[in-house]
Amino acid sequence: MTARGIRTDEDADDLDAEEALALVKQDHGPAPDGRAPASPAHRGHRTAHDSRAPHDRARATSWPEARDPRAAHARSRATPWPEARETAARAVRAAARNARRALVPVPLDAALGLTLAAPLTALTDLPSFDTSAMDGWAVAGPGAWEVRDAGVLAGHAEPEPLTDGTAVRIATGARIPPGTTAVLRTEHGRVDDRGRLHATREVVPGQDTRPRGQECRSGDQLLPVGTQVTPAVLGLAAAAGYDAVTVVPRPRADVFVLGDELLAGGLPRDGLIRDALGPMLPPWLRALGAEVTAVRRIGDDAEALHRALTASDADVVVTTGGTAAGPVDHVRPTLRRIGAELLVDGVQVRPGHPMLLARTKENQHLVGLPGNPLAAVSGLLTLAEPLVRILAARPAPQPCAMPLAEEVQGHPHDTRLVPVVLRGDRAVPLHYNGPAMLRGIAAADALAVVPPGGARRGQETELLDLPWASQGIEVCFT
Ligand SMILES: Nc1nc2c(c(=O)[nH]1)N[C@H]1C(S)=C(S)[C@@H](COP(=O)(O)OP(=O)(O)OC[C@H]3O[C@@H](n4cnc5c(N)ncnc54)[C@H](O)[C@@H]3O)O[C@H]1N2
Ligand code: MOO
Repeated sequence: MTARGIRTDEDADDLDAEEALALVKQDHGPAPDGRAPASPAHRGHRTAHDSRAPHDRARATSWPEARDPRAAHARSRATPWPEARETAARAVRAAARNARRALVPVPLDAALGLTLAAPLTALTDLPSFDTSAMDGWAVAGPGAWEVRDAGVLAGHAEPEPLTDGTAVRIATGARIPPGTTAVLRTEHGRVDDRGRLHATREVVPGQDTRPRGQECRSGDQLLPVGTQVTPAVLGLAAAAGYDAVTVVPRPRADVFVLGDELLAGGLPRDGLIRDALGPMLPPWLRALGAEVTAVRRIGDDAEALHRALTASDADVVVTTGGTAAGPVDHVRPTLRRIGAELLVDGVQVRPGHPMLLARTKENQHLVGLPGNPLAAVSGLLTLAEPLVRILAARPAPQPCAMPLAEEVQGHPHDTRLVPVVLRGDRAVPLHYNGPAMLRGIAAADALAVVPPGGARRGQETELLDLPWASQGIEVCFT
């Protein structure tokens, strides 16, 4: 079966399907693998086939893997993309409920970003005493007033009562003396030569005072279970008397980076490449709500993977690489060896289709991310995001869709995730969206979810949030 609107062309068969997709956006830019554009001399040697615009070449591709019976078999096991996300969420719902029974309070300075597991109930009245809202004088009865010598500052013990016709200097936040009928702001009062205070405008009883309990009474519910702890929530909790709040702990995630070809520093050399996932995944997982408890480079060593996996007591294990069927792709064999239950065995999504999800222990799940870096991002957002979100009891992101600024070529059977930037009310697909490339996603505001068959220019398309995209997807909701 070929893609809708894709012309079969024998020349194009040797063009890898993913490569073809990357070419779609390369009309005038560099080659899809990030190389510089071909030199004019090179261009001069184009064949008749090459002379077609890259866009046309992509359209002419016949998705050779789509006709391969092995590919068809793998596809029959693979889970459709929306279902894969639901499976990941469902897999940990029970675990998340059980974990919430053993909650412990977390000090305020460690609670940012977590989710309240108990309602935030006021431990005190707020304000907890009648207080002045302004710098000025506390006055009793109608003026003019005799002004007492000693003033009242915030933090002082309860001041002496006022009797009608008397006043006392008072600071914002100070306790107002019993008998106070109003506070007169500094700029609305004048003290004459004999020390008597006169109001320069009408005084309304109760003005500029904050009565005890104005904001809440002790025992009032301030915030419900499920509230995200923001800086403002930390402030409210402190004001309401809390030193610690009861929250859902971050799920613990171990990251195992597989591959003998990976370098931890310096320039690529001798067939070795830099590990792009070791630096990228831990902060991304933290942004999704996890606590990253270990990041280990394991190489292509099946025994080492087995040891690491059986020793891990994390809630979520994330592996990178080794998901395909190559000679050193050890993830699936190791899962079989430990008797893990494969919940998602490939997903109908590009890039990233070899991704997997397994239950490895009673309360442990493993997300196997493909090694190609953008494929790993796809796996992270498809499987790890719902898993971590449910375990961390975070709310589901608001669905967001925007029209595409340009047509996006689709895969015949699979969903595509394509990095986009948001410009005005349009999502603009980015170049460099090949599975091995991070250049597009690094510049992106979101990932567009392109359904099988593709999406037309102007078609409303679902967007996946990137946790740091402050200028990005939020525009959907403003
Ligand atoms: N015969 C087949 N081969 C492949 C298929 C297939 O269906 N049949 N699928 C391809 C697809 S799609 C992907 S994606 C990859 C998945 O491969 P693995 O998960 O087994 O990953 P590796 O083979 O270990 O690596 C793939 C690629 O990514 C590079 N890589 C790996 N880890 C990192 C890292 N941490 N940082 C940067 N780059 C990394 C690695 O060097 C390879 O180039 O399989 C295809 N093959
Ligand atoms: O090409 Mo692979 O789809 O997962 O990156």
